[in-house]
Amino acid sequence: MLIKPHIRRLSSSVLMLRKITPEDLKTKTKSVSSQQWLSRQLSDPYVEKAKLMNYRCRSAFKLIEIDDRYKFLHPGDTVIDCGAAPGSWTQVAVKRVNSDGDKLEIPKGTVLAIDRQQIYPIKGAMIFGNMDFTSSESQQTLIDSLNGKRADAVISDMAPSATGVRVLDNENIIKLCYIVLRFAVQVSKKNASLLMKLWQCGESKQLENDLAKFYNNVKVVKPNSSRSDSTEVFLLGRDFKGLKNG
Ligand SMILES: C[S@@+](CC[C@H](N)C(=O)[O-])C[C@H]1O[C@@H](n2cnc3c(N)ncnc32)[C@H](O)[C@@H]1O
Repeated sequence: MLIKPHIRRLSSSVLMLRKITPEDLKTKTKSVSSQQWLSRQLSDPYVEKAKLMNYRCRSAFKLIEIDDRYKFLHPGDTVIDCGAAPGSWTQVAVKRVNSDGDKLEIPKGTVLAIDRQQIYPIKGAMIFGNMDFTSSESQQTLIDSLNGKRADAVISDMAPSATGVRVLDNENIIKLCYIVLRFAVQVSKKNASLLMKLWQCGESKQLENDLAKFYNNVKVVKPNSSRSDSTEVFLLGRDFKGLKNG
């Protein structure tokens, strides 16, 4: 039967919106890894909760948990979110620092969000999509956008694309963390915080020690919403010592 192109397009988007059902898991044509992914999505309470609360992904709960515990985001703060797509950390940061100005009685903050992928607009955030954070041009753009202000928090949920070779992947995320640390030191005000994701590996302890050279209080955090079978942890540095000339 001949189907008009617009109807074909509509039916494929309807399919995309359809809820994943246990029946999907039985489909023989799916690869083992996509079946595992589907099964994990179905049984993950944070996926459902994220949908209900309009967060773009389940990662929101990692930042919520960490900030509920350590309270490093405050109304009026300036936050730089690195590796922000699709945007759930940005959504959380906007509310915590009130950068959307929703609450008139408390100070209004600023949130900058950067990712090498596209980020759809979020009210209250300055979006820098399709930009590689590691390039000096991108970092300069962020600094220029601060308009002379310094950051109260730099948060990074960035991870490099996995190669499948664990040693190489660990090396790449550690390198990325050092780039974030160098940037944070450059743009942060005294007493600021830095939160960054890493995969626990041989070099994590050295990174933690190096963080402690710049931050008075350093913690390794594993929120409940971070999957227990993942080596993912977060390093939180609080109370930035500041730079002598900064
Ligand atoms: C786990 S996701 C972040 C999820 C995000 N925190 C959220 O809650 O929506 C990691 C992101 O880091 C980004 N990323 C990795 N390396 C990057 C780089 N060098 N520059 C910019 N973004 C990067 C990826 O494109 C990806 O979107």
